[in-house]
Amino acid sequence: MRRATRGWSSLSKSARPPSSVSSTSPRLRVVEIFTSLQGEGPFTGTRSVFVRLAGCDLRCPFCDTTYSLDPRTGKPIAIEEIAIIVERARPSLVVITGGEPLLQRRGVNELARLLTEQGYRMQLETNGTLPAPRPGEPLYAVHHVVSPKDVPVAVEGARLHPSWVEASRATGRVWFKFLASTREHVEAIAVYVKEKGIPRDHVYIMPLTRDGMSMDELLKLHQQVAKLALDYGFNFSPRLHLLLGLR
Ligand SMILES: C[S@@+](CC[C@H](N)C(=O)[O-])C[C@H]1O[C@@H](n2cnc3c(N)ncnc32)[C@H](O)[C@@H]1O
Ligand SMILES: Nc1nc2[nH]cc(C(=O)O)c2c(=O)[nH]1
Ligand code: SF4
Ligand SMILES: [Mg+2]
Repeated sequence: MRRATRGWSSLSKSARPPSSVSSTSPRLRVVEIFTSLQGEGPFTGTRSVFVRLAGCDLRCPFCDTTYSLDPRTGKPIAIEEIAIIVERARPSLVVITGGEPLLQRRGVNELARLLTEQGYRMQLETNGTLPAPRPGEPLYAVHHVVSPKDVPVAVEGARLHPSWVEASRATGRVWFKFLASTREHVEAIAVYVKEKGIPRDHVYIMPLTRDGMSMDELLKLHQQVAKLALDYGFNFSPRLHLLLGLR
């Protein structure tokens, strides 16, 4: 069985960058690359390679990946090298996340072009503050899961860019994943979804988890939030990787 990809360090030990990687190849600042099941959103359960990029425009107090927020962290890697790591794992989906991946939009577009040409299905995780991809950008063709941070409790500086709602209607490839732990949260999300005209069938409610929760606490929170999602007529997303002890 293929071993899970654990970062890019294996690349320098077991393979050289391809001769096609020149000093002018676009690079992305990468924090980690790993293989797991997509634990969240519409592709939950899909065997995926995750490419986590450095830097974020927000500082959510609950963020579970604070090690990715500083743009200086991580390592600049040529997109062709990322494609080799992906090729070794042969996933069903490549997930680009962060930090906020759209801060490196040009490089992410180049990676999307390369991986789409190679036949990979891609999905981007974003907080939605930056504009949605426009027709003609390679990123326009990929799937996007937007997790707004101006609701249910507004994070400083967070505002959903309205182009995401338009893109969701235009392409059907944009979903919205809201974090909630209480009925008040889901109530606020319902008002927001209506106000913004977000297509309801593209909305997922996902448990807002805390570091160090026990399995019992996680399961109870999943049960509560799933029930609230049903009550309010929304889809539910688990955080499957947390329930399964995956990364
Ligand atoms: C680390 S973020 C990176 C992508 C982007 N910055 C964003 O916020 O969507 C990846 C996903 O984790 C979610 N997330 C972060 N901290 C969380 C927490 N404590 N509980 C539940 N989801 C969380 C985010 O909402 C987002 O959907
Ligand atoms: N298994 C797993 N699924 C995920 N879906 C979105 C993630 C993210 O951090 O963006 C994530 C993650 O970190 N792990
Ligand atoms: S936007 Fe995403 S990566 Fe940035 S702080 Fe918030 S949850 Fe973390
Ligand atoms: Mg995560």
